[in-house]
Amino acid sequence: MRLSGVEIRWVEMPLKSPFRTSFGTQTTRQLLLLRAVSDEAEGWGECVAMADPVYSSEYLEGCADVLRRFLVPSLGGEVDGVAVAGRLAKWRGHRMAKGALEMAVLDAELRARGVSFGRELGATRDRVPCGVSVGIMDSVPELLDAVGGYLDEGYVRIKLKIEPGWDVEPVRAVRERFGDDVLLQVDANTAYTLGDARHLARLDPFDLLLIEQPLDEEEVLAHAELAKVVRTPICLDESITSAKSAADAIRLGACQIVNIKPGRVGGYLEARRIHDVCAAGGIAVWCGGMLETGIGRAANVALAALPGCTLPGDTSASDRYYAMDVTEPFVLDDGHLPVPAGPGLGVTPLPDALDAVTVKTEWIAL
Ligand SMILES: CSCC[C@@H](NC(=O)CCC(=O)O)C(=O)O
Ligand SMILES: [Mg+2]
Repeated sequence: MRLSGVEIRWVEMPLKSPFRTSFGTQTTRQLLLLRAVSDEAEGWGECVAMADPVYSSEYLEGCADVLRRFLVPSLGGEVDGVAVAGRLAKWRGHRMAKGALEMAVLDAELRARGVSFGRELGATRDRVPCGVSVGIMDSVPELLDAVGGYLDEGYVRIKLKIEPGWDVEPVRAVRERFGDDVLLQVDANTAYTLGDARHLARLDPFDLLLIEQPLDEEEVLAHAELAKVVRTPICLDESITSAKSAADAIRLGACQIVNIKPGRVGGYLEARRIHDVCAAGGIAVWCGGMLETGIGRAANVALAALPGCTLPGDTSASDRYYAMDVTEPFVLDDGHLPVPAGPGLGVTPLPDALDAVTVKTEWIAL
């Protein structure tokens, strides 16, 4: 198919409540939505970069710039989803921007072909169990109220954000209040060092599913050292940027589990390759989240339905973060979300809802 151009849409979604991690507090999710217009169909992509380079080196305006000047102009002529990565390979890095563009082209192609994202990626289920990510709170009682609420809503797994000073005590409190059967894990977003190994081992008695990205994203060997001290399985997030980096991390013993985030790794096709590399290595994977709108959420739920995704992902319902989504909301049903079955993403933005959160649009003609 041939693209006539790509629309970049700056979107601002107010969060229902502040979301605090070890690298800061978010009250509004600023993100880019891409609309790829081709001679066969239109497709949507979501760029998960944050407004500031605090989760990774990418940031919203940087993504808009690299899309405008380098990535979109590289997609002239005949193109389809699988061709995008090769066409963009000459531009180094910028995985979130590339992933969003590939997603939009892939969505257009799949809509034209009448194939769902789930079928294209190899989904084996039509609904997926959902976990929820719980931010750092001002007090343990506030945390327990939040966790109780999510368990009442039916979430099958609780993930607690941790940082030095907020780790053992909140985990112990959740275990004491909700018991040993709740699936529980923690995410440090790189907040610790190898010198904290003995302290992190104090989490071992709480039977956590995993400790996510305790150390800096570049500390792959240090994670392997940490795994010799901490009994709880190590899961990597920020460190895993491609199938190659996943294979290396597994071989080095740096992780027993991998959080796959399509935006972080350059798109859903690379995400599937990571899934396949991990499955070959006996490594469990799950689909992470970047507070996506229903656009990215639809694709994430499709990815979460792959056979190697044996742990609940951060694929929460739309109302975890947003009072109103830009698509029909994803609603939790018995702790699960349905995998969209329609062509492409299977969802499209609701024009009025999308306009209400759009702050700017830019058309990039090809
Ligand atoms: C703004 S924090 C985004 C990164 C974080 N994501 C989550 O905690 C899940 C967010 C979600 O539910 O989409 C992670 O490191 O895993
Ligand atoms: Mg994480």
